[in-house]
Amino acid sequence: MTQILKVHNLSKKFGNKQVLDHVSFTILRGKVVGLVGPNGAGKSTIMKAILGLYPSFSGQVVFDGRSVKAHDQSVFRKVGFLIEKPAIYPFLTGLQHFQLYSSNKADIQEVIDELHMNHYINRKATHYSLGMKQKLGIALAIINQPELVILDEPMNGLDPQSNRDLRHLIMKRAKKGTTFIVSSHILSELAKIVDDVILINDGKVVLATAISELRQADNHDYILQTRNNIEAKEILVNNGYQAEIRNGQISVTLSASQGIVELLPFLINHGIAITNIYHCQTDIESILVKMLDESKSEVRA
Ligand SMILES: Nc1ncnc2c1ncn2[C@@H]1O[C@H](COP(=O)(O)OP(=O)(O)OP(=O)(O)O)[C@@H](O)[C@H]1O
Repeated sequence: MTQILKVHNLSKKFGNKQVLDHVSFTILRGKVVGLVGPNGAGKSTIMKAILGLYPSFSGQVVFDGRSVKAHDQSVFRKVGFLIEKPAIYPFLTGLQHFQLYSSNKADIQEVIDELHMNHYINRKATHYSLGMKQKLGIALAIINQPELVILDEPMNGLDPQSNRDLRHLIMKRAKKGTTFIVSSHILSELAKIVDDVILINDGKVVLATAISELRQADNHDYILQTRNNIEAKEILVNNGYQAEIRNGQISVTLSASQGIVELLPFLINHGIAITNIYHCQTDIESILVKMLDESKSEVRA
């Protein structure tokens, strides 16, 4: 898989405030990448720098092999985006927006169908609800077959069905090779679609990894139920296991050198009667929330 975007040592100040501090990451073609982080972390600033929207920044942004210069919006030809509010003219209908922005008429109807916009597409945008406007903004970012689509908080104002439509649309296009950078605070929705995640806090990259790596890293927790939990926990702790009693059960976190294959005979050899054991797989949303919390407390410390 080839690289479509490289951000290297990107730094940005507003006045004296350092908003981005040597941000570096790379994105591969066809990936859906989640940009997550607390309010004010710098996500939108990164997105705008990629689009060449600032008069100045330091560091390097390379899109599709070409360096993006400050105030150089030539990337717009290959990048679709929705940042902050959708750019909508209230007295044009949805369809007129497509006619205005689209260079390829063929894919207009497809995106209208995919986002279920047919019943209001001929109404003037001034009469649209928040979610309708948001969907029009997403649709406008998707048309013209961009190579990269940048969506800042696209789930804002969307109902559950529209969220599902958006997920399908992103996954379908990513399969065909379109790359997506999506920021959202709705981690449960984001977790359903992203391949990679970049965690930003206080203008720095805290973590950039594949979701599959996160799942693996979080793969070592087991819940144990025994005839005598207190005694079992003591034996585990005294023999180098990380174990604690939670909600009347023993929670065991294995280290990289400890395997479940060794844990089970160990318990049996110590006469511990196991009544139940299961692998505790945390969902990605919880992992991301935990990481965000950890990164926030690191900054506070
Ligand atoms: N034009 C600007 N002038 C001055 N400060 C700005 C400007 N744009 C952003 N900032 C500041 O830069 C920091 C990062 O803002 P940014 O919008 O990138 O955060 P974010 O991670 O997208 O936050 P949110 O999740 O709330 O959208 C914030 O402290 C914000 O106040």
